[in-house]
Amino acid sequence: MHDPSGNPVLRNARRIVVKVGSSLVTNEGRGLDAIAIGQWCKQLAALIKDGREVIMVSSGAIAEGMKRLGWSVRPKAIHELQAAAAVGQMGLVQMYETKLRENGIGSAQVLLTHADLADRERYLNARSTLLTLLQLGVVPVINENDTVVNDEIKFGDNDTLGALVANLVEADALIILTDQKGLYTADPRKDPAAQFVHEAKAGDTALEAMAGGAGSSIGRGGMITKILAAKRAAGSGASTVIAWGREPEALIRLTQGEAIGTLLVAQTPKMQARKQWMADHLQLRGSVTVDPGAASMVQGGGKSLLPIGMTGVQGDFSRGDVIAVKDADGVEIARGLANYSSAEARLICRKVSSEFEKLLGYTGESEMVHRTNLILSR
Ligand SMILES: Nc1ncnc2c1ncn2[C@@H]1O[C@H](COP(=O)(O)OP(=O)(O)O)[C@@H](O)[C@H]1O
Ligand SMILES: N[C@@H](CCC(=O)OP(=O)(O)O)C(=O)O
Repeated sequence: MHDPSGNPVLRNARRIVVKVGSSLVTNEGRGLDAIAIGQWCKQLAALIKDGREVIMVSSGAIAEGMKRLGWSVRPKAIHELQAAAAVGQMGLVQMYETKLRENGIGSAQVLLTHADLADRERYLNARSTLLTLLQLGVVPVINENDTVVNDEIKFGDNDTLGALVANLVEADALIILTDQKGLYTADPRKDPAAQFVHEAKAGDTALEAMAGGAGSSIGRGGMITKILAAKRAAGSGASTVIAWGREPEALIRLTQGEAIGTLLVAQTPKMQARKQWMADHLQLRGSVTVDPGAASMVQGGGKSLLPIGMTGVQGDFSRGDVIAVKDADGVEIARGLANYSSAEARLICRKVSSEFEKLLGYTGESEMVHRTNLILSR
């Protein structure tokens, strides 16, 4: 299956999530690795200049915080880990900000929890913010919001966070940079006979048997969380590459199609995956009826649904809920995530966006359902 001439998956990827682990970011816990972070930021800037959109998911807050607090042993108490993360996060984002700015690129700190992405409204808010940052050419630098999470809701590892972010923004690819060249048939730290895996199907359960836990005291998840992250990312159509973070120009070479690292290919195309995801995860909460002009824009034109085209609102729904879009005959033509609650939708029905502030008291999105959150029913 391995094609040494390169991989088109990464070459064609427009929206990419890059995840780097604690051991790489902090030089195995010795402190923030300014040179390595500088190298990744330089490459991120080059990818943006090449017309791609990139998000950085970076671990390292706890490891850096421990160093700053003078702790040589990782504490067991969750509140101490949270305190260390809060201290270390300062240095982490400062470093990304500096290095990206040196390359002419802006950055933004985004701290997320699992609960944020499970909540419909927060999910939509996080998605809108990230997509806006990408449009602005700014690199979101994401970490887990360690201050507010406890053991149960903690991601525990940022591989999962990277995959959830890839799902959230419907990335084309997730690149996980780590301290190994990729996946081996067994943990290479323990088994010198382990063979390198060049390419496999994301979600293939045979991979889970090959992957072990973290090999160092700094990293948390090990290879198993990376394999599971690839499976999760594939759920929204993103393929994953696991590669060595110190491989020179790894991000550039990958996006030029060079076959480095382990490629875990998503089996379902993005659009189909999104449709499936909506069907599996979300319950229909209500609907809006639209006039023939809006119906044809949505159906034929691939356009967003604007409130001006709505003729009625049915049911009781909140921002972030899934609603059906129905034509004048009451036939469902699409489903999507509502930007406004049913009460707000009733106020802005048939209105142009310049009137929203007067009617709602604030200016939100100009669309009722953005085209990227809209799936045609037929
Ligand atoms: N099958 C495998 N192939 C490669 N590495 C593996 C495998 N199983 C376990 N590992 C271990 O996973 C480690 C990487 O995970 P981790 O330490 O959590 O890194 P990170 O901080 O980058 O997330 C490697 O150093 C390696 O020891
Ligand atoms: N939020 C934590 C990351 C958790 C973690 O250890 O992740 P990873 O090193 O990617 O396995 C931190 O910044 O320290």
